[in-house]
Amino acid sequence: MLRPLRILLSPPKCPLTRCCSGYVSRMRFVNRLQEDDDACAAALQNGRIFLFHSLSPLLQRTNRETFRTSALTASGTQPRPQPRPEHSIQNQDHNQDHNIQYRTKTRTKTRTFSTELCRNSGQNLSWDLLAVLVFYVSDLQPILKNLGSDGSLLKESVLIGCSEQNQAEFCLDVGQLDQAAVEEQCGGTFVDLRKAFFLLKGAEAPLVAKGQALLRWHQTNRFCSATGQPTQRNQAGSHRFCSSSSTTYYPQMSPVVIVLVSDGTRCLLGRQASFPRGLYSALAGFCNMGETLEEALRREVAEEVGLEVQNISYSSSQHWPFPHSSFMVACHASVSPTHSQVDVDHSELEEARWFSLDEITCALQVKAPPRRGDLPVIWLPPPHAVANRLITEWAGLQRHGKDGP
Ligand SMILES: NC(=O)C1=CN([C@@H]2O[C@H](COP(=O)(O)OP(=O)(O)OC[C@H]3O[C@@H](n4cnc5c(N)ncnc54)[C@H](O)[C@@H]3O)[C@@H](O)[C@H]2O)C=CC1
Repeated sequence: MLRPLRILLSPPKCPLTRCCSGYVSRMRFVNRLQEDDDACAAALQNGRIFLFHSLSPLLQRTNRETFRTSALTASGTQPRPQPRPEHSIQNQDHNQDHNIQYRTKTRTKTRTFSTELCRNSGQNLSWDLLAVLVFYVSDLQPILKNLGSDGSLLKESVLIGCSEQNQAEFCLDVGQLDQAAVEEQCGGTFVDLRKAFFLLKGAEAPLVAKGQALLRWHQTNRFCSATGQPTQRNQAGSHRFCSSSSTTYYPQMSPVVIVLVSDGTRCLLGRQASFPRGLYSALAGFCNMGETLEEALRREVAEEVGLEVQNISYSSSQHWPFPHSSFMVACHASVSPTHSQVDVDHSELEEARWFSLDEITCALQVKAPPRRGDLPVIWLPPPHAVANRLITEWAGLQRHGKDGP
């Protein structure tokens, strides 16, 4: 049965509006787009798109004096909007969203740029801004056309969610187009996610990581592992199907357990030889087939540092895009102070040792990796990483006189 177009284009008003939150209707909307290809294709026409090129997201980097709108023009031939004084971002504006007006050929639009400030490498303490560029499909279509792409490319977008403004959000990899030409037309730069991830605003980083993970999964799962035949994706990109074997494939994450071990007054951190100088993190490892999280956690700590942990408690979790999609489950655990002698397996870790609260407090204050020539300093994974959360939680509990779990 045909549904009215109005319902297809935006999250339906819940019939029980009084008890159904915006969050609930957005989640149901996304769920329906994953189930219904026609609804998803219609939502795409009205949606927002994050662009990638060969899995690198399109970002805009600028400094506080010259923050400028991107070159979004209906024809792609108009000059870019010039920086205007009201677009300048002062120091105190950092970490906020900026509503910026710009003109297309036919109308004035407002686009929200969210920005995160990061320390520049120079000595003058100026700042860089980094923001994800988001396009409305209606703006992107003419740009893609100018770049010689037919309309079929847009259909390769994958659904990643729904904005709080009730617009379906998609990611699209334009790796088949010339990178420099896309950057020029769109007014941004494709930045390797490893470089970009920690410089994006809190809410943007996981969204971009999710988009990249989904795009990567599609690029590496084009064929059925049973029959070798090509698989077909649904419109949302939430699964692929092999009609020869009737197998449905869903995107996968690898479960990883990460644990901060405490002996009551100190916490245990380790570093791999491949880590940058001075970086220490909580112990982590992939779960083996058939293991519970608790079993994986106990095994990893035993293997890596030769300790037996107890009192395991859950903290939080996160999707982690590096090197591929991991599902990180973060826990605290303890050992008795009388059984805290570390015996490092050097095939896994370069070093592991206990850190006092004072050392952790100092390390948490290091906000950027030391630069070449700086004095050696101990630093920790940045706030986007769940390891940082574990360490911060532990430090907070220590300061309030309570140990971890
Ligand atoms: N978000 C965070 O705060 C942190 C995340 N991590 C992540 O945790 C993960 C595990 O950390 P490490 O053990 O230190 O990593 P690792 O990269 O040293 O992996 C250890 C070994 O696990 C095996 N392995 C790789 N992929 C696997 C998979 N999908 N399933 C099973 N085994 C696999 C390989 O033999 C690899 O040598 C890594 O992806 C790392 O990036 C690690 C520390 C902090």
